[in-house]
Amino acid sequence: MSFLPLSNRILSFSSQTTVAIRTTAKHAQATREIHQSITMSRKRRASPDATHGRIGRPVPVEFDPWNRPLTPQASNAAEEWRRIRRQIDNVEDADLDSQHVIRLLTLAAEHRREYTRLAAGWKMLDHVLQPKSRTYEPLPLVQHDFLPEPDLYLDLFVDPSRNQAIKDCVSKYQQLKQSLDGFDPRSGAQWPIYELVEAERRRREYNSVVGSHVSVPPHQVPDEVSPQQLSSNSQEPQEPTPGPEPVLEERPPLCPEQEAVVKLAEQGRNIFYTGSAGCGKSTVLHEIKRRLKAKGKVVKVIAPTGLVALAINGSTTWTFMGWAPDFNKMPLDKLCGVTKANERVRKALRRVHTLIIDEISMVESNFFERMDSALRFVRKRDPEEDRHTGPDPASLPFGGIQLIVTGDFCQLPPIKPFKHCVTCGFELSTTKTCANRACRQSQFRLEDQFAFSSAAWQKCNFNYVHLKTIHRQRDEEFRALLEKCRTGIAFSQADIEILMNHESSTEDAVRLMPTREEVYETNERAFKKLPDPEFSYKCSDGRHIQENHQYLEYKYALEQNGDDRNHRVINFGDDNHRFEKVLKLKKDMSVLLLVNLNLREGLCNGSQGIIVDFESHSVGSLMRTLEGRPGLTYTQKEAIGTFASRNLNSEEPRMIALPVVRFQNGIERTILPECLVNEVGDPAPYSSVWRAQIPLMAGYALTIHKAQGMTLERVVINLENVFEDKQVYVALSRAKTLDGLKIEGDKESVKEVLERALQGDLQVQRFMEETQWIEFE
Ligand SMILES: Nc1ncnc2c1ncn2[C@@H]1O[C@H](COP(=O)(O)OP(=O)(O)OP(=O)(O)O)[C@@H](O)[C@H]1O
Repeated sequence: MSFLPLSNRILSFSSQTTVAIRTTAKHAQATREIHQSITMSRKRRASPDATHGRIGRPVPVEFDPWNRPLTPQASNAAEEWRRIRRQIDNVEDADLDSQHVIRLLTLAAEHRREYTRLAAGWKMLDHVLQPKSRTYEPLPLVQHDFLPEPDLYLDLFVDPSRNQAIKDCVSKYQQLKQSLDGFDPRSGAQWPIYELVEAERRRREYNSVVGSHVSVPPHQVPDEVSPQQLSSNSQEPQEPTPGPEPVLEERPPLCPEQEAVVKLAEQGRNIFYTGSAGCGKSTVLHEIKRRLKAKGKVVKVIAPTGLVALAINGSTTWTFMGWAPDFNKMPLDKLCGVTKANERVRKALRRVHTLIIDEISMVESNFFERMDSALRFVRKRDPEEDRHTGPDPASLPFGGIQLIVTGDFCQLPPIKPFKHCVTCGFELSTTKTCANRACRQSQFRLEDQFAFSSAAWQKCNFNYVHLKTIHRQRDEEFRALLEKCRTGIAFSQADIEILMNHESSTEDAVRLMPTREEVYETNERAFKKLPDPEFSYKCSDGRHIQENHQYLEYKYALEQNGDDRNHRVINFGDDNHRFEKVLKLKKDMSVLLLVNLNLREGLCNGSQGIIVDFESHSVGSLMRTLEGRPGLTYTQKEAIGTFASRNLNSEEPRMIALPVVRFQNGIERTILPECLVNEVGDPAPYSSVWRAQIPLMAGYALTIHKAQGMTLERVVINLENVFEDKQVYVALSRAKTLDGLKIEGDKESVKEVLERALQGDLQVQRFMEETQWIEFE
């Protein structure tokens, strides 16, 4: 790879890299343009008359995507670029004029036989080549469906006077990098400016957390550069009216018993904490993570399913261990060996201080056991790497990692447990017997499916905490019924009567259903009945994969969404993401809020409401509003900007229609787009993947699985098709009050389902009874 000066920036270019152009453009036109150029050059190559591999052959360009001549600075930059290209590639006739760098890059890529890897990522850094644009309104990152993510950005900073903020920022960043770890221009040159700033912010956070020896003088650290700064000569009149209120994800203050759990975690104890649905397990989890990270601990949060993992900004148990589903078939010793042999996984596992496992009820005991064995094996003391004394981690449960486990064994159990023998990996028969004669492990009993039945669990020496205060429900009668359902105490006839026949006000309630098909049909049917026009919002997905996380390239690939060539999304696995890929909204539609907007006002994840209107907001005012949103990173702002530009309802002026929702508590809010970022990969600094979308979903129906973790004001439950008895408790416990709950369906069959659900797990009951819970004052 070579590094070449261009204009005021350092650029990198190589036949090994994919190429992106990041500059301003009428992006859609320009994208078509480059696509066309590439297609044509491919055709030429395929033709017998073609001059194979010849460089600089002019590619017909029918229109100028920018519709205006380049500024003198741009021409200079282009000229320089051409000179460089000539130097490198001996280009004869790269006829570079105002027909642009696009063509040159296309040709360059062609010459290098790179065009199949050529990525065109169009990003607007405001104002460059667009004198008329006065506000920061990033254009969508449009990428060709046949191309991977770019790993090289070409920036044309054509007007230094107008780009002073950017230049300052870059130079500060470069100074800082130099002072940190020796200057490597690649890292600076390849990242878009926002990523630089964001990376720096993270680095600062990270350094302060891990107590790095590197101290960064504050004046060298680029402060976040506001989009307005980037368009310092913005002349768009400031709108007198403020934009809609910013969204801020909130968490409630902890109650004393919750605080006590966090304190135990801070003391480094292994903890299992549980409690009924709604006692704040997830709330505590987030707080533990936050506080331990602040102490410089490497904290990993994992969950058995992708859905939960995304919700807690963690990874799945599988990903954490570096295991694929097929690994189930491996004998234990081989599994340990394979885990250790994976350099990336090995390093990541050896680095962890604290592991938090959520939804432990869904982790099969065999899996828990195999995790323990593999972690002990991988973390075994290596005299070359470990200088500290003390017991060998291999002799400690989970290799000496502080283990914090949470969930509720009365909620959903492992999915299809005991498919394989824990020791030899042989597939178990329907009677859960291991057919491998050489294996001493013979029989598995369904009642041993939960993690607490494993030998590893017994060795963990947990501090057991049972949270008692339920925050979701306040009504005592309802709490008592739920507790019966949770612990398997039989409902009396009177209880069933209360559940089935109580007074309820569930108009506009969401329906919880066991299967996705039912949910889809219900939502579609209700949506189609609404007479008003439809507003459709395409999500904006993005990712930043660190250089050393190349294994994530494939996993989080941006792929074409359905037939829509211009919409690229990340597959978060089986539609697991909280936010829709394409959200369709209409006036009078019933919706659910998917973020904590304002807890004091009761607007939280799961709040229900009706869309009463759509308001047109200028993208400029939206972006200015985001400026005031605390904690929002540049990546998020940029993604939201991209989202807004992708979903304009008028081009000139650039406006987006935002839904106004009246929530069931009477509060009305304009709902702004939100961007959820997930940190992925190891080691730090982490890669990230994100999705920006309006944080709403159709509120007519949702699956019980998806409702897990939600608090619902009004809910109608259809229990007729439950395929897992514990879905009953999960579904019932989403409601806040009896008044907001209605159970639908044929009375006799529902009664049967309720009774069956109550049979509960004797093992769980025994475990809960026999455990010595810590009592707090
Ligand atoms: N200390 C608290 N004060 C007020 N509200 C709280 C407190 N702790 C949690 N909550 C609220 O109670 C609701 C349930 O909390 P949370 O989701 O953390 O419970 P959970 O035990 O994880 O529930 P589930 O088992 O159903 O997933 C949330 O709306 C949360 O904001």
